[in-house]
Amino acid sequence: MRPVQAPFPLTRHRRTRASSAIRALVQENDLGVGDLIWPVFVCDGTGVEEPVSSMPGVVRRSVDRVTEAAREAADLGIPAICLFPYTDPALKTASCEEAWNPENLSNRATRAIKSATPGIAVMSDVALDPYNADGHDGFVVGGEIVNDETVAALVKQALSQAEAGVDIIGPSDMMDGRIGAIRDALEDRGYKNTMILSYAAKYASAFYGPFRDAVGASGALKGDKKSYQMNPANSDEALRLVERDLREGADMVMVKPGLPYLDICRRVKDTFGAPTFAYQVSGEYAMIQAAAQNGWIDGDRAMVESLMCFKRAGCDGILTYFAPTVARALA
Ligand SMILES: NCC(=O)CCC(=O)O
Repeated sequence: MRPVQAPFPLTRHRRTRASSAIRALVQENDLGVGDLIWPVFVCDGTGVEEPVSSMPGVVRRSVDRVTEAAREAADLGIPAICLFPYTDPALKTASCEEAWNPENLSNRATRAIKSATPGIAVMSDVALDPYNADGHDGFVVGGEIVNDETVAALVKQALSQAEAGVDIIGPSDMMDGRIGAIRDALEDRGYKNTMILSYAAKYASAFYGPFRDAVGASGALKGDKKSYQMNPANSDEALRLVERDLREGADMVMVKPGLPYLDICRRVKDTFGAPTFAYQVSGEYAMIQAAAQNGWIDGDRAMVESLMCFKRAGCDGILTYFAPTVARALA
């Protein structure tokens, strides 16, 4: 694109910014409730809504409360909800078998939501960290996060989620070869319409801190995730990973975190044209909320602006903890 313009004063850019009517006419991007995926935290118990202190406004919910929240989200027009379990530490082991237990929290919540509100899409998380005594997304053997053995476990986890009725499988683990392995297994078992939204470009980021509190993983993690999550300095590598995951059968791809990585979103969208999502992660959410609580920024405006920026960067949708709040603001 090569914009052409007459010299000043023949062109006055402020003409098209002079009133809200004209600003609306020339607006290039839109944020709608249909762009939102709402990540929620699921915990044990009944009637539980437990605040996450590092994420003001976010709670962990027991399955009954998540089911109610999903119904409310669907009523607001939010198309999808993404489940993250807060696993009882007693169930975290080195072999991570709770990850593919048909009765684990995530699978129970999926079944409850799909039976109460079949219209909302349920997305799941595929990774071993909620179930791993070491807090890593893969098995740890002799200090190494082993790839191929982990992929075999992720396949079992994904199949248990598909069996529970998940619409969108979300592998967030960053092992190599997991998308192809999960896709083959889904096809073999007849889950032909189960989608995969691959966390294709997931960076080893400091912005995940509050999430680890929310799922009780902060204390568990030994070491860091730099041998499988991406180096924040890299951009071309993201394109290679997205291409690989699309070739292995991903329906949609994700960039994570969001706002600090909008350049990656734009490159991914422009290069592949695939459905592209960004995850506005817990640290991004917490920064906006903390500044708003201190009166340093207007939280509602910053929320909408930050989400609009994802659309401007080419994203088709955003995973955001703000989903219900922004849905109400847009209504
Ligand atoms: N696999 C999911 C995450 O790591 C979420 C991170 C965040 O919200 O900070």
